[in-house]
Amino acid sequence: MSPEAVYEVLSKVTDPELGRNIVELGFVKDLSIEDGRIAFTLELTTPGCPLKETLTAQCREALLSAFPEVREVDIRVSARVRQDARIQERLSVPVKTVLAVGSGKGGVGKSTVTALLAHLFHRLGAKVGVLDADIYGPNIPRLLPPVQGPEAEGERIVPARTREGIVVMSVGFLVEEGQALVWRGPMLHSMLQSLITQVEWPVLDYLLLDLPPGTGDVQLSASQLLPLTGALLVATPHPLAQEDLRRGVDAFKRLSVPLLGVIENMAGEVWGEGLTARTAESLGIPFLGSIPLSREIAHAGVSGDFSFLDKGELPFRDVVEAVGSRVSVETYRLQG
Ligand SMILES: Nc1ncnc2c1ncn2[C@@H]1O[C@H](COP(=O)(O)OP(=O)(O)OP(=O)(O)O)[C@@H](O)[C@H]1O
Repeated sequence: MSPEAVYEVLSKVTDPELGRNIVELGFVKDLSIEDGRIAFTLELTTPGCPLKETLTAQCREALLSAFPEVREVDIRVSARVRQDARIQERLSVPVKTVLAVGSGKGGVGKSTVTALLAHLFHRLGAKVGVLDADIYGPNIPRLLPPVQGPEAEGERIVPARTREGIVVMSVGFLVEEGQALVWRGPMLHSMLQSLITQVEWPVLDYLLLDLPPGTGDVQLSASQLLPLTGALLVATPHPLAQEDLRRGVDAFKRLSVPLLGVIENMAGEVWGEGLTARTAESLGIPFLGSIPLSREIAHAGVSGDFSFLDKGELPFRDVVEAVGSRVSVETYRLQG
């Protein structure tokens, strides 16, 4: 039972989303073999990977049936978000991935979903930052109230932090309320550039970029200034909102930003289930799950208090896991 033989057996286990085997993907780390015991770390690409149970079960089964002398298989699971290589090449910021959050129209809860995703990823153990570029309604300072910063240090800006340690930077910190509304092309571009390059971003797994609704100068500038790992679209289940979703999809396609998928927000009984999912399917983009219209979320939108997430099982786990998986697929696709 050599390490080579163990790797050979483990290479029969495939990650169904990435379509490659776990040895080739570099998931198997710190392999040790002694006295009928095989131990290794399975290093997945996103915290709270939905495939965790399936993959560990398959590894265990494959090893036990290949080596009758094995008494114990000990698998530790860890996660390391993979680097979008273009970010390292083009910007000198230690951010691994940048996820744009957009919507076809305003008021669908895009900022709320951005803040919610930040909290969910944080609770799964990822390092998360939020960059609020929504000039028409920079809501992030209210949704993610800072307890520290931002601070100017000469030319540099140290971003703000929430009580939990989510890193936040917002156009709302830099300008008076309403002032940015009149900005156009070049001014927006340089404002966004400062928010990206002048800010001392720490090491982050996911930087969520809250864009203004619709399509316009900010979307264009963001796609030019930043290598966007992918875009998430937020949509409501209202029948009339399906056309907005189509427009949103179209806009990101025109900017050549990969679409990670659609998140339905404010779901409830009124419009029934499945409309947003069907629209997503007809547009050929993944549906990443639903967030209901809820009192707790509405309250968090006013108070910035997301402690309801800490009562019992983590809610919306399916949504954050789906987003994490799509980001992994995208970073591997970019690597070729
Ligand atoms: N799932 C939800 N349940 C209850 N209330 C929600 C939910 N999602 C958003 N809201 C509320 O809806 C309003 C709009 O949300 P939000 O500001 O996040 O939307 P937006 O799409 O970012 O808007 P804008 O167009 O201003 O950028 C807020 O008052 C927010 O608290």
